[in-house]
Amino acid sequence: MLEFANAKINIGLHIVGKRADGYHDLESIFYPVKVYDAIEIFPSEEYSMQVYNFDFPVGEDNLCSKAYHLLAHDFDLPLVKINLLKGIPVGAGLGGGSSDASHVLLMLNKQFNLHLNTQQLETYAAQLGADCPFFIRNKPVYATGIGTTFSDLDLDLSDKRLLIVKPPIHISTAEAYKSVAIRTGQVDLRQAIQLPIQEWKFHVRNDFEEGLFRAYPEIERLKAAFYDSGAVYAAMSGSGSAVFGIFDELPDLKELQKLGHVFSA
Ligand SMILES: C[C@](O)(CO)[C@H](O)COP(=O)(O)OP(=O)(O)OC[C@H]1O[C@@H](n2ccc(N)nc2=O)[C@H](O)[C@@H]1O
Ligand SMILES: Nc1ncnc2c1ncn2[C@@H]1O[C@H](COP(=O)(O)OP(=O)(O)OP(=O)(O)O)[C@@H](O)[C@H]1O
Repeated sequence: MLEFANAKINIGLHIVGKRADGYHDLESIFYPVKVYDAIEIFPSEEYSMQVYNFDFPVGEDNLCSKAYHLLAHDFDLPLVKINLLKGIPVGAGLGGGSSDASHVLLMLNKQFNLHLNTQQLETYAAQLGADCPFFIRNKPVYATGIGTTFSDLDLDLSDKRLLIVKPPIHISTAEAYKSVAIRTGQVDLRQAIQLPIQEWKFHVRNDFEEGLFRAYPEIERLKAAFYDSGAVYAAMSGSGSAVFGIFDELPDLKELQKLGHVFSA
């Protein structure tokens, strides 16, 4: 079985509290985007996994392996070979690894007739990472809690052009959370996105930007370059380092291309 695992962007991200377990409560809008990894799973004589197009360990730490072993613990799964072709940049705030994990759960459920429903799959996904459950639903949602409680959202950007630029900076999510400031009393994102998109820049913010822009001024310059290129809204996604921009029309890519790898999403 071959499937494509898509990325996500966060449209607004408010960090509203810190919990006793060290995780943070947040408020965000998760939006699926058309940047993909490819995952192939097939029965094999031994379990193995191979990653193409990216250089990181493929051992038990890979989220695809973790997803397989999580289900293999509870179900009588055959041994499989997993091939992963990375297209989603890593350390970008685009949730690539999380999407891979959840797509492995979805694929194993389908391929081996496990009959798990969405709720059950989301519960398994939550054991693999805070971003994982979103990719089970994989449609625009308003997320709260640690990013795993969802309500559906009517947001459709399909008549816009969406560009994402990944600068040559890798940001660890855990590190980003260590220095993020908690802010309460912020605008409700569900209301903010009802405004015309041109006004989002005054109301829809990502709380990771302040600290990370200080540490990496290149990311702030990248966001400014999106506005210079005509974006109606631009922001860093998640804990960075990728920045996305929403355009009415496809802009001249020259300046953006100087600052990182450009993805049309
Ligand atoms: C920044 C976002 O991408 C926004 O969607 C996510 O909150 C990150 O989710 P993720 O990468 O799946 O995070 P996990 O793999 O579960 O956790 C990585 C680390 O990030 C921190 N973390 C993550 C999620 C959260 N709500 N609060 C946190 O403090 C924790 O220190 C954790 O050790
Ligand atoms: N299948 C995978 N794809 C990418 N990274 C993986 C995978 N499995 C494990 N990892 C580890 O997870 C780390 C973060 O990867 P990921 O691409 O999900 O981060 P991110 O872009 O910061 O996303 P997020 O929005 O979840 O913070 C990588 O540095 C890598 O060590």
